[in-house]
Amino acid sequence: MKVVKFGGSSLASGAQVEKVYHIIAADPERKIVVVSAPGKRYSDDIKVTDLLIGCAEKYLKGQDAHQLVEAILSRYESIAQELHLSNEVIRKISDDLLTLLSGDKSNPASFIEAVKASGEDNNAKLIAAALKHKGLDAHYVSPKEAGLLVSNDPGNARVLSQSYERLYELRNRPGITVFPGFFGYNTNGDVVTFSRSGSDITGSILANGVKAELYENFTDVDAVHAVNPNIVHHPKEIRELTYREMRELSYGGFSVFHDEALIPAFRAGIPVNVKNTNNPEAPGTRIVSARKNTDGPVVGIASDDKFCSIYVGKYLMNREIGFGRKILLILEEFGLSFEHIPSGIDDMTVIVRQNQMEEKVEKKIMQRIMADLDADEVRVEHDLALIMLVGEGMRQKVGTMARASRALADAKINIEMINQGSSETSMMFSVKEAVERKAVQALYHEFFAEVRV
Ligand SMILES: Nc1ncnc2c1ncn2[C@@H]1O[C@H](COP(=O)(O)OP(=O)(O)O)[C@@H](O)[C@H]1O
Ligand SMILES: N[C@@H](CC(=O)OP(=O)(O)O)C(=O)O
Repeated sequence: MKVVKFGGSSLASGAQVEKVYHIIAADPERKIVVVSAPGKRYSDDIKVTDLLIGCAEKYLKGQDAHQLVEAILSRYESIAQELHLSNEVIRKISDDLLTLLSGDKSNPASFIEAVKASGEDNNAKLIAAALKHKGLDAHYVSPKEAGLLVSNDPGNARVLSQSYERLYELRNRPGITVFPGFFGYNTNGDVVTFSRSGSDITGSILANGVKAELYENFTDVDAVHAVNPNIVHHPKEIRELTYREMRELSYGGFSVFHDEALIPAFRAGIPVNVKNTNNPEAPGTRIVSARKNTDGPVVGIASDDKFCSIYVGKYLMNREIGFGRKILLILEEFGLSFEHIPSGIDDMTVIVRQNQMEEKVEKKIMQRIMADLDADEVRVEHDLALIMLVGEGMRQKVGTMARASRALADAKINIEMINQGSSETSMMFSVKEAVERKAVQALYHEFFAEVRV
């Protein structure tokens, strides 16, 4: 049995859904189908999920949202029309959405969650109807009915382990199960969503739950590339990656596969195959437990922006017991999570995501660190990008760091900070956002090929 997930780009129009049908029909093992909400049809199109969020916010403020409602419904309508489906399914989607929008708003966060998740929920109903119309024995199944229980963290849910036993029962369902991605239910029975792009996570959870032989993740590129194709044209395609490599690359900015989505598949030892809906014959990228390393030290280069660093310097910091704990405690009090903490003998730098640091918060944190730790210097550096070089091969290969820093130096790029985890599967460079692209291109050139930009 295979679990297949189709992303928003694979379900953005009737023509795309037609391709999805052919992919499912081509392999009887593709029994569980996880779907996202309709995504972008062209680069400046708006995803249904974003329309829904905008719509929910307007409703909460009591503003007129009829244009957004029409835009959302027209996305489903045009898919249904292209596929010659009956009006009944669209009427049902329309009724459900309008009932939801006019429903209880006493808890605004729960309201937004339910509206957001309706994008996938309604699409699963639509896709099930489309597959049925084309002759497949397809059925919509709700995450509630299937027992997908999650923690109560809106927009950041985690699966609860007791879900897995219930999800195993999906194996026994007849025909093809069409399951909405992106959300589950808390133990009170309310909708809670995963983080954005979280349908990948649902697919991985179901693959674990039903003990699938394979989790196929269909998207709009032939493979995971060694670098974001929006930064380097036609970069090398990666045929095989380990879970650890993919996890680091996803975290580092490879938006093609969600960084939280590997854990459930990894725990059950289920291989993941990233494939292209528009070219299903292409082999795609396989993500597995171990691979023979024939590719050199670096398998991929990821980058992400909008970070800032909090630098704290104090002479003889290394002798002071509890120094690091006190800094982290201050961040915890302000509700900040941190990403990395590179340190020297007299200084420590904490890297955080910039969206957590409003100006006022930043000022207060700096004052607190100065006062509580009697620091010599506290400095915040904004607009940083983090670049991750990833590859299990690095462990055996001497000189990778030297090659990377030489490549950046030759491109006249100043490295703000370097960090290498003890796993030696990745190394991280921080540079100013303004030179992020140039830095990634220089590194790609060094480790892979001539850059064609
Ligand atoms: N290293 C990479 N390899 C392939 N695609 C990447 C990479 N980094 C970023 N991407 C982007 O990820 C996109 C696919 O992810 P996404 O838009 O979330 O797909 P879906 O709609 O299928 O969920 C690609 O179109 C590509 O622009
Ligand atoms: N629709 C949700 C969940 C998702 O996974 O979407 P996509 O497959 O289009 O990345 C989002 O936009 O976040």
